Amino acid sequence: MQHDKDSKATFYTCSCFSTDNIFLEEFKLHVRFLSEHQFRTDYQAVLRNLGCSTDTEFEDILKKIAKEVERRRSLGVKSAERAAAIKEIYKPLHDHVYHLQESYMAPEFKQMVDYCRSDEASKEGLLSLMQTEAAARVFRFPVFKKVFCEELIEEMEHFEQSTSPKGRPNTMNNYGILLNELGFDEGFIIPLREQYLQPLTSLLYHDCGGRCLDSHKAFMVKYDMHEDLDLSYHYDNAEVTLNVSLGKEFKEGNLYFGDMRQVPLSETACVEVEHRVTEGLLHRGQHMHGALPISSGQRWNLIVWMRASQERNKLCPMCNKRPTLVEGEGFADGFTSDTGISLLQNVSCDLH
Ligand SMILES: O=C(O)CCC(=O)C(=O)O
Ligand SMILES: [Fe+2]
Repeated sequence: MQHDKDSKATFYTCSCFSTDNIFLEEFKLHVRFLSEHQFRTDYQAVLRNLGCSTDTEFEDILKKIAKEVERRRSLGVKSAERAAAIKEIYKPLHDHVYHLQESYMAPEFKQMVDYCRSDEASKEGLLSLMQTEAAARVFRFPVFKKVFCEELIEEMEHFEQSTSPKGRPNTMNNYGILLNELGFDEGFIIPLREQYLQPLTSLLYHDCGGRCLDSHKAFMVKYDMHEDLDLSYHYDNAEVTLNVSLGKEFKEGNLYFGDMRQVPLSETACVEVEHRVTEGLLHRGQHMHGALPISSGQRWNLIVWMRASQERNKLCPMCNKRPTLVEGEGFADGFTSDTGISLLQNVSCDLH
């Protein structure tokens, strides 16, 4: 079932959100934390091999995990509070960038979308209009005009410099910006997803939810010589991802793609994919990827993780199990309860 914004479907997260995929930055390791006992059994030896040699260092890791779990538990409420504060105090620099217009789009993108909306549209026809299949089922094409990319970055910089509270997209991006908190969903990201991206994804990714995308998480990522330089190898909590390079000037910082998350690393060969300003890369969310370090300048990208509840309700990509639903704010993590999945409220997790 597809939910449009008028039907106000309720979206959920999976209970694994407070236990799984906790990223330990200094060890580049994603861990699961159910209890201290389980964590010691599963990771003490692994962490020792990675250089965590003293009890104090191990205790520090436990403290970081406790902090991250607490952050995740209060995330929905804190995010809603920030959105309300931003609405109240933030004065945008460019009001118009919050409202999607066709004049912002590259002509090639509009042409592809028009083709996909037509009765004779086929995947082969669409592929012949696209510039490149940059890696397996990774497609690259112009999305926005340069001037729009510049204005969007200016808006983000203006927001960064404001006193408004800022929510970061995830533990891997320390300098990104969550776009729903700034009010981009209704006027920009929802129409972009529903009217422009879904016609493309329906043809390109019909086997992984591309026909029934019904929610998203959209954010900006930013890399700078004095901040984050790169992004570790990962997959997205999404069925299909759009990643648009907005600028500014930078050197290197290409993306690399491996295989789908189910394929062992030992059997994976990575392909480097160039990403040019104004262009988007469309890929399956669970196609493993990362961003190489920039060597100069500043790199900003718009990331839209698009979700299809019909797909994810069957299997949560983060824990690989049938999801156990926990109520969340807004689009939460894109699960819905239409398949009668059990609801778990007030999930508790043994931290000490
Ligand atoms: O920096 C990039 O281009 C990749 C960002 C990304 O993969 C993500 O945020 O999920
Ligand atoms: Fe990603």
